[in-house]
Amino acid sequence: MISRSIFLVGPMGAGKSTIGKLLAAQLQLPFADSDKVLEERTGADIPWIFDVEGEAGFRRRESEVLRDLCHGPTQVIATGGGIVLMEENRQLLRTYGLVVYLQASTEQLLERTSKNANRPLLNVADPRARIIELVQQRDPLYREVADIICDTDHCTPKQAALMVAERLSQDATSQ
Ligand SMILES: Nc1ncnc2c1ncn2[C@@H]1O[C@H](COP(=O)(O)OP(=O)(O)O)[C@@H](O)[C@H]1O
Ligand SMILES: O=C(O)C1=C[C@@H](OP(=O)(O)O)[C@@H](O)[C@H](O)C1
Ligand SMILES: [Mg+2]
Repeated sequence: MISRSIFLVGPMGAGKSTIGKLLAAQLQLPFADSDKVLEERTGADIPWIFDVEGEAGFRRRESEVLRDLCHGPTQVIATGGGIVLMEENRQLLRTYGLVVYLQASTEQLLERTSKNANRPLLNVADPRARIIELVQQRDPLYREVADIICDTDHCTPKQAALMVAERLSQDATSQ
């Protein structure tokens, strides 16, 4: 029995949104994606929010969404890759959730994020360099909040969801 919400954190393209949905179905829990909740609330997509309000505006909205999700029902929650940047968010994650850090190699992150252009932070001349830079900055922050770390490089989303479920069932703190 899972008694706390499960938060998936990790870089863009790690598979948080895709694996989160599969994991929720497997655990028979509701699923929420903080980016989707934010877009629904705002009535605008993420690139538009970045354009109009800048990254700072997006982060304010993201924090509000996280606060509300933390006080909601037990569920599987896919977060955006930058959720760990704010100390306040890291505290919320540690307090309210069981946190799974999904990792992948630079090559995989690059390939998986190249399929669409809806990530403003990767809309740069050299997305590979940007991915490396972001992972370097954020890896210590993901580790700071993570209860479980899973590498998704060599598995399909379904296999990754199964692996996460297996790791959760072994983790005493998730019970
Ligand atoms: N383990 C995986 N193996 C192969 N492709 C994956 C895997 N996880 C995710 N993907 C694909 O990568 C893309 C980005 O995944 P997504 O779930 O949006 O990542 P995130 O939410 O972490 O940014 C999607 O097209 C998804 O189908
Ligand atoms: O890493 C980031 O700062 C971001 C990640 C995105 O979510 P995904 O990690 O689901 O792509 C989205 O929240 C926004 O574009 C910013
Ligand atoms: Mg996502």
